[in-house]
Amino acid sequence: MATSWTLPDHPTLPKNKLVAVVVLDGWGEASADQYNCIHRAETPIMDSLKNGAPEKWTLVKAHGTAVGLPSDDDMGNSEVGHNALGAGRIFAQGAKLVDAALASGKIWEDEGFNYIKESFAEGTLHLIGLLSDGGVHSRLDQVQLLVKGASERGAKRIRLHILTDGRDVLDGSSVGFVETIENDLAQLRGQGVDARVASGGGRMYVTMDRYENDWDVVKRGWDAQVLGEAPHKFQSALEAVKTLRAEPKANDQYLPPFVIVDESGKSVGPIVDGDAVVTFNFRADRMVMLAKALEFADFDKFDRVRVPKIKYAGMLQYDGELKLPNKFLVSPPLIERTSGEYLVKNGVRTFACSETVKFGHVTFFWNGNRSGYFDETKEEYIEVPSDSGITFNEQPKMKALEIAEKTRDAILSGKFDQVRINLPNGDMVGHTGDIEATVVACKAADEAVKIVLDAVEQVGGIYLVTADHGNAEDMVKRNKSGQPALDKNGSIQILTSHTLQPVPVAIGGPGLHPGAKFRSDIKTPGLANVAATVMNLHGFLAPDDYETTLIEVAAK
Ligand SMILES: O=C(O)[C@@H](CO)OP(=O)(O)O
Ligand SMILES: [Mn+2]
Ligand SMILES: [Mn+2]
Repeated sequence: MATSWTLPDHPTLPKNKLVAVVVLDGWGEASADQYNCIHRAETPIMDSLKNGAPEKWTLVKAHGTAVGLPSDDDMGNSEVGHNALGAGRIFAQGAKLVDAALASGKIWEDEGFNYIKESFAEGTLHLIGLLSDGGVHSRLDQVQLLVKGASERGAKRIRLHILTDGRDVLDGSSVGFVETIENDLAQLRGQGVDARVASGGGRMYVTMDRYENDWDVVKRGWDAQVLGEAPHKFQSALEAVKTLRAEPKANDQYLPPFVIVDESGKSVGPIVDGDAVVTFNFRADRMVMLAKALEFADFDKFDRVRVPKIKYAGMLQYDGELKLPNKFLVSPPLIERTSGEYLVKNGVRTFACSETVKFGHVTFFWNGNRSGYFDETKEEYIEVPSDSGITFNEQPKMKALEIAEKTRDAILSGKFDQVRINLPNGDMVGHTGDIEATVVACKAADEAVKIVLDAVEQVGGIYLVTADHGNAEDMVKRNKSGQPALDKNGSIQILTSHTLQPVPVAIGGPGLHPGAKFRSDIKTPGLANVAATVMNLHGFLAPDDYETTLIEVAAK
């Protein structure tokens, strides 16, 4: 049936008010203690939203099944968070889709696997991706099943190119994950399969850049994975990770690239003509750059030196419009009819802005994993260039001020009905595990919110301030009773990852109908309820299949 794009009018809420949608990345709600950087930072604006009118501030779920993840033990992340915020419905996400395809065995029957399988007789199967059980970009148990399943279906030579994590999991956990996969590979070798780790490196320094912030990151990976060249050479992956971690200031996220070599010093697993390659991350943003390097004939981002003729498949397809990669093992979620598309088609002129490292979050993820404009005459997306080549604790203010100023200008220009932004600080600096820097980051985000809300005030607009998942509000690993969990040396363990905490949603502004307030009758409100809410703030009712709105209008 053809989609009817016309949204019904909201019975009471007016149209043509400017609506500012502000997403604080990695800004959850947690009890106040010294590891809660949001609590420790001076955040007068966010505090005033929370402590102001109780019916204009609420908490929503941002993790687990509320955002389409396999279970409520799964922390939230930007991809699923922004998908839910923008789409207004809960879609089974990559992690869950891969689980299902593995459980049913469908993954082995579909086109993607059969395509790479053609190389098994003569070539090597290479698997490239993030090795951890974080469940944000990939999951170790899925990789284990993939290796096992491929070997049972004819792969005789398997090479793993691993990226160490320390961002979705504790720093230092790379050693255990490498041990686990090395055990699996040793078992396979016992069964006559030539299976080894061939290369590696830390995810933030090797391969997993995003939104084209720094192609050097991808090049370092290419050199190790494809060309078999890296500054560090080891005979085993375990030795590599342990040795490189022992360097001063080393951590899993930023390990330098390494290759595994044989006794003669030759790399054991460069990618050559006739091989098959699978990038096993299900999440797109940090794999799509490598996918381009592997698949595009015309490519000028770095000198690939040698471009092997391979059969390549992604775990998922990472970009539906570019059809990239062309082959994939599991179909990605099909997220259509997003709130952004509806609103633009109903005349809402839209501005979206963040800095590079989060730019795709308020555009690509928000719009259901779709790049570009729905209607370029009504939309403007601005990317503020991020710093590259640094860890963000060195510049914790990031580009918050620039994003806020561009957004203020957009609001005051009168050219837009919606401005939508992501402020990355709490998340990006939270991931470094640097508590003092994260406190500075949270303050900077709060200052940016002030600039935006002041502009909303000036034009008589409305704001909705929320977050995509937690991070900065809890920087320590905790035991079941909520106390910091100590490691075997009796030290606390810094939490670099996202959390399971709920996130705030605050509404207000002079344009907000005086009777508008949060409902108390929604059982478990989540991020997917925000889209219908924003549509209401623009004076529309959401489509029937959207998760219900968070607000109601009391007669006044
Ligand atoms: O940096 C990233 O890739 C993830 C954590 O793995 O964070 P976010 O989901 O906030 O983008
Ligand atoms: Mn995020
Ligand atoms: Mn994050």
